[in-house]
Amino acid sequence: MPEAGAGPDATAELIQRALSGVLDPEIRKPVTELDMIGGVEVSPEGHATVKVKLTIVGCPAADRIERDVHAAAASVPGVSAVTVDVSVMTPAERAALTEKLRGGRAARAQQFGPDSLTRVYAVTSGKGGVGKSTLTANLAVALAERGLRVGLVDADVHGFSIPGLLGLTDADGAAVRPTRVDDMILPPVAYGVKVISIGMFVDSSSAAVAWRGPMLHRTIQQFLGDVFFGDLDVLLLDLPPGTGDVAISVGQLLPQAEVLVITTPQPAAADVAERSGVVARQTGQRIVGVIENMAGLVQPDGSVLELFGSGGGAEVARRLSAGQEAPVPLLASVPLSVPLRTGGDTGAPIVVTDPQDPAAAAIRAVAAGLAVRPRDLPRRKLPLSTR
Ligand SMILES: Nc1ncnc2c1ncn2[C@@H]1O[C@H](COP(=O)(O)OP(=O)(O)OP(=O)(O)O)[C@@H](O)[C@H]1O
Repeated sequence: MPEAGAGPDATAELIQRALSGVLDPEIRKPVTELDMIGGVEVSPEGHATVKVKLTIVGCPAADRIERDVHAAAASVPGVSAVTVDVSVMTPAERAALTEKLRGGRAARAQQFGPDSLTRVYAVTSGKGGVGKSTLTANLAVALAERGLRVGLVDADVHGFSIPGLLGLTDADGAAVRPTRVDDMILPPVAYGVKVISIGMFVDSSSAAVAWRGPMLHRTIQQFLGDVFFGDLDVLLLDLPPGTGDVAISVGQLLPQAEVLVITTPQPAAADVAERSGVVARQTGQRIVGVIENMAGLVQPDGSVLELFGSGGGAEVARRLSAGQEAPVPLLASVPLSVPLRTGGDTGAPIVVTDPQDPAAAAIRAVAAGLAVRPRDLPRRKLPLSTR
């Protein structure tokens, strides 16, 4: 029964207020702000009926939204029973929602233009297999753990491993499919990170993507235009290794992106790693630092096994610093780590599951440094007039 003094209208208002704490798990905004609540009615006996309008038929988040709405309404004092009446938005309602989410931005327009306040980091490496994707995934999660709003674009066309690293796969190992609301793509969320990957658009996890440059360029463009990231503090891009078409497209589409170069301690890898940094610079991007991965592993007897030698990270940083005003720093040396590898295999990033592991600690330290970097304003045009 409603509390003494709280009539059905007052109870309905309290329910509305409680519903503002229910987030759409994909869009990450309150359902009340997304116009997903079609109405709340409360009978004199305290039976609440909440009308919920989902964005699309078969919305994968439907069960969760229904459950959360039910729980929020039931938590209001005076509510004796709850019915959640689920329907789907009309095309006009959906169009109004996508327009609202774009916040005035034209359909398909780039979200991370030069005036965007999002810091963009493109993660690159000279050669494959140096742990670029593993580090990128863990770095993204570590940044999200610090309370930042983080997006991650897996643009590694030949080795799209980010969905697997973050557990965004089905029982067969295939990447989950993002929800589409008209021409807007909602990125799946893992560990607080909004993720989009080329792997989410191919038929199987083993599919080979043999696309030429223009197709890759359009795909990156679509990721930056059609995927609803909302306001982000940080966007990370996992680039394919080397200096190919994707790196050039990202350089053109996101000239304000800063670049993180991943290399191993192997001195012989320094040349190729340096080249990937130099290409980024040619497209106007700044190199924020080098991360050395697969550094020495401490053995039970205290000795260090340097499987891949040592010094490669410092060498790449030294070479990339040559002729620059500000030296390029070596941001971290991430040791070889069995938990880092197994966490990647099982889709459970060690920055969450095993934060004390030395590799996790090194990655978290990089995240701590990146999280507090002031935004670079010089590249952005300030609306100043001298007249
Ligand atoms: N520090 C580390 N210790 C142990 N294993 C690691 C470490 N870093 C990465 N690995 C493992 O090395 C392999 C390659 O890593 P990953 O796929 O992240 O590399 P990559 O540079 O992104 O490769 P590519 O770009 O060619 O797809 C994976 O099996 C990963 O688990």
